[in-house]
Amino acid sequence: MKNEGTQPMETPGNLFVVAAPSGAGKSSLVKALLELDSHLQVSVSHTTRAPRGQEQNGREYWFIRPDEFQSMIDRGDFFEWAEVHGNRYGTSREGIEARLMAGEDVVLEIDYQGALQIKQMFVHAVLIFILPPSWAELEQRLRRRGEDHPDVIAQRLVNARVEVAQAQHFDYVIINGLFETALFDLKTVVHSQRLKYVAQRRVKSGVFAALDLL
Ligand SMILES: Nc1ncnc2c1ncn2[C@@H]1O[C@H](COP(=O)(O)OP(=O)(O)OP(=O)(O)O)[C@@H](O)[C@H]1O
Ligand SMILES: Nc1nc2c(ncn2[C@@H]2O[C@H](COP(=O)(O)O)[C@@H](O)[C@H]2O)c(=O)[nH]1
Repeated sequence: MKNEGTQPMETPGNLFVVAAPSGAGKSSLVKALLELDSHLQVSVSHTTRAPRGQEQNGREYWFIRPDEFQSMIDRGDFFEWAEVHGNRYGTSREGIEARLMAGEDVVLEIDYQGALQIKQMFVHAVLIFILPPSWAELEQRLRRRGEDHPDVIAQRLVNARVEVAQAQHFDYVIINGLFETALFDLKTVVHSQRLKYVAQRRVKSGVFAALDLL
């Protein structure tokens, strides 16, 4: 599932990758972050999963057939893709490449397999893992959301054990207990990365040396 032939890239825009077990609250947090941060854009993934609830094609996902997804893989259209909970999901090049090159910041909401693939291609990508406060709360959130069949929820809870074990490979881990606290933490990570990036660019351009400050 690795995207062969892609060299590590350094882009003017920042790339944030948010992963979590299903139901931990990653989509809710990213949605709230986007409302607060007009410099950040989300990439809409492609999936073979059927729409659920109020989901709309082109908003939450591009919903496509398995054969269409396979054609996109064959054409090399994806930066990364993975099979998750029995369906395929992928981040298209079209979705992010141009925006990052234009200096825009992009956030991806993807699973840990995709996140680790992205880190190999974009060495400066910031990987953020969202944890629920407990297993019981994770199950409650999936049930309260009320959009998945009980069998699907059971499957996702089993997979969550595997996913949570991958948090160690991420740059940041945020516990989504109290929503506002987790959102603050997420904003802080994004803000810190921007400051770091600006500082690095200034050091590279020699501006600090020119000011005789360092
Ligand atoms: N901090 C929180 N406290 C209580 N409920 C929350 C919190 N964060 C999110 N939720 C609720 O938990 C449910 C799952 O959240 P969400 O859909 O954002 O999860 P997700 O990680 O994106 O899941 P998936 O990967 O399946 O899309 C939603 O009903 C959401 O409103
Ligand atoms: N590797 C990728 N994973 C993705 C992508 N888009 C979403 N996802 C992840 O899939 C699961 C299930 O999502 P759901 O919407 O069916 O609940 C979740 O972990 C998503 O983050 C993608 O493009 N690539």
